[in-house]
Amino acid sequence: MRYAHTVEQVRAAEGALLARLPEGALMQRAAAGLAATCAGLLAESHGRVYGSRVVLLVGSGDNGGDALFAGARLAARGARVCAVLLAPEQAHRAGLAALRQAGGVLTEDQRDGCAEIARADLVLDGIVGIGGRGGLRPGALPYVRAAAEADAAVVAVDLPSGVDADTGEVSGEAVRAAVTVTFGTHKPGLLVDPGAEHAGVVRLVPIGIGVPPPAAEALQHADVAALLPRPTGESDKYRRGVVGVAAGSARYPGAAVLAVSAALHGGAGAVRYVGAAAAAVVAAHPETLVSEGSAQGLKQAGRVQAWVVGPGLADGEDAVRTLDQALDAALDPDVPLLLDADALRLLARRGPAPRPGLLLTPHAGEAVALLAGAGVEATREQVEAARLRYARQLAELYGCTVLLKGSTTVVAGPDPAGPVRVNPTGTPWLGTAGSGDVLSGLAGSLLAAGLAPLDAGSVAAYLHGLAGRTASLGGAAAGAGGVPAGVGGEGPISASEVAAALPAAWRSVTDRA
Ligand SMILES: NC(=O)C1=CN([C@@H]2O[C@H](COP(=O)(O)OP(=O)(O)OC[C@H]3O[C@@H](n4cnc5c(N)ncnc54)[C@H](OP(=O)(O)O)[C@@H]3O)[C@@H](O)[C@H]2O)[C@@H](O)CC1
Ligand SMILES: [K+]
Repeated sequence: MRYAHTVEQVRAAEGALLARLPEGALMQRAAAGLAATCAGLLAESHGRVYGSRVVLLVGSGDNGGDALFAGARLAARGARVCAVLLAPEQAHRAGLAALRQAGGVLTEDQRDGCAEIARADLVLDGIVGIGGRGGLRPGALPYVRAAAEADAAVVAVDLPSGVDADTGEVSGEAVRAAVTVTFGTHKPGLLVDPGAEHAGVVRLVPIGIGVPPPAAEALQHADVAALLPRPTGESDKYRRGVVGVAAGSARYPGAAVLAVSAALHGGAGAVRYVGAAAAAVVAAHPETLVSEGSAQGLKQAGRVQAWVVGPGLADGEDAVRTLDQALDAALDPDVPLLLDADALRLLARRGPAPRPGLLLTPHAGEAVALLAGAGVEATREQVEAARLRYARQLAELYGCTVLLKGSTTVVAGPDPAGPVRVNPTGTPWLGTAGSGDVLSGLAGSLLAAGLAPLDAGSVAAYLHGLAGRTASLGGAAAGAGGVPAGVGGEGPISASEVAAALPAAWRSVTDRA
């Protein structure tokens, strides 16, 4: 698991350690790790550290101090290091002295600074770290833009300047890094878009701080493998879990086919289907149980260990009746219930209806409707820009687990003190019609197999992201979690291909565990 902590948590942990250590010791640990990463990158790009050109963007706090001490270490190995001081009067004194002593040079002239950046092999962003408030200030913009245009690899110190450490929000422009070297623990803003996209590959340098329970966490392969259900010799279909899918309509039969397809690949023992697209579902997946009397509703469908309600239901009378049955105690309240797509828009009209085992899986547009249903106004853009905040708020308002789909999918449980799960897998190619139906079928299957809503949602998002990458790479096995999406070799995919790639994604996780 990757754990992330808020600035407040990091400050508290740092304070306890600082009292016990000699002055500057933590910064030296941070700078040593930072310099080692930079040296590795220079060796890859330039062949060696000696003679390479390094520019340090140095702000007014300790983030700039880290950059200066790391720069001094690189200068001592023969790199030509130039520090660009954004706030010369406040720049870290000891760091400046160390850099000068190692042969580095300083400038505060904007034109010189930009010219140095244009010919650099590496740029270190030490403008601002966890002490940053608001977006980048105007004085930093010319340098940040020059770095974006240069060939140099940009390494962010602790986090890319301009990204909010706690939320990943970016107001205005922010540094775009190839690599972020972060200290002590991950920050939530490094795991969730838009911050994650600015951070590039994130490397953690342990500096010995002890941290409390995390504010956010991201599953890795081993965590997912441990959570995935495994049938035993004793398992029959009921022990493995039967998932009920109430989805599709005469207008949208495909949503039902996709949700059932993913549910069949999600580890449950069987899938029961209820709805108006039975013929299409059975034609595509003859193993689906379409029970007699299904037209009368969910209760008559037979024994089910979790329900998925919503994809392609449309908003007619049937859809309203189906949601009413799902929520109004027609179902055993102990049976987990996943609501997606049309069911979410209908739920938004009713407002919060807390129920045990409830998992909502909105995208940003559906989240806006749900927020409005609980009396909170927000735009789609606001939700996209502050995913952690809105996922938490929805979970609290609706008293349930909320999986907010999007560029970074996040899953928040109803306990505001619990960590939010942030999904590290995926590809922008997953933003395709029907992709959400696959995710909800898969998550429903995992609920039926006995996973708690937070686990079912986050494991489903993880596998769905891996399957999306596998499909977009043309079937080649996708990399491990944490690899940034959108790298070369990927191409367009359909939701059917994502569903078909789920078994390969599953195996890639369990094979490596
Ligand atoms: N935690 C740890 O254990 C360790 C932490 N370490 C390092 O320390 C870093 C935190 O250092 P920090 O506290 O000095 O804050 P930092 O991020 O440098 O910025 C604060 C300064 O910036 C200014 N400023 C504010 N907003 C701004 C903006 N938008 N744009 C521009 N400037 C802005 C603000 O001044 P202001 O102008 O507002 O008066 C203030 O002076 C941390 O990220 C890590 O790198 C490691 O060395 C070792 C272990
Ligand atoms: K930074």
